[in-house]
Amino acid sequence: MQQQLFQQSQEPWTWVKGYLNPRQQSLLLTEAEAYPYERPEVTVYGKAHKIPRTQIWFGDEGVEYKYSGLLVVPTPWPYYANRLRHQLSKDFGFVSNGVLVNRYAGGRDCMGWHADDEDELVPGSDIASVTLGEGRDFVLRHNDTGEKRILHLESGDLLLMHYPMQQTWQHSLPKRLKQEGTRWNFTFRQLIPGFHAGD
Ligand SMILES: O=C(O)CCC(=O)C(=O)O
Ligand SMILES: [Fe+2]
Repeated sequence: MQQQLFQQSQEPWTWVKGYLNPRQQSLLLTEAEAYPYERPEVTVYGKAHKIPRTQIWFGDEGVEYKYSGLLVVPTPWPYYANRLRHQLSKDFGFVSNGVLVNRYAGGRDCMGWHADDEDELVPGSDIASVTLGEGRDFVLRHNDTGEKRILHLESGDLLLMHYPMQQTWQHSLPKRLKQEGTRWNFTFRQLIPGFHAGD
């Protein structure tokens, strides 16, 4: 393995720089450029607005995801996203049944502070995040101490977010107005199938 592992034992994440080689990046990026993204409207504190990025949810049948009160039905897995899911399972024993792809078309697009702690996620499961395209700062903030960490995630990087990171840290992707390039981020997740059946 040529990859460098940046595992700091006290932190619940593992940063694998250059996890995808340039060829893998380019095949996945070409595929990702053609995904039919959507910009859903969400209601936060009673006010409706469009999210500051576009996204699409791929998953196994029945693996629905609720996002800010919005139920998202999965689109079937595209070829290279599915290959990457299997690569993660082979390399790390990391199993997932859905992936949220976020597309940030320049530095105005962003994601606010949150933790991925929804009830439909399998308790104790990890989340695997893979970045393509423009490098951006990914910021973590500890719930109790307020300590901040900035990880500059670049194309091909993998960030394994281990349990219980979502319970102890929040994360965000802040605006970077001077940056113009497009960034894609894939977060592979393990959801409880049929969790929203009957919603
Ligand atoms: O774009 C990123 O790196 C973060 C994405 C994220 O936090 C999410 O999809 O929940
Ligand atoms: Fe997140």
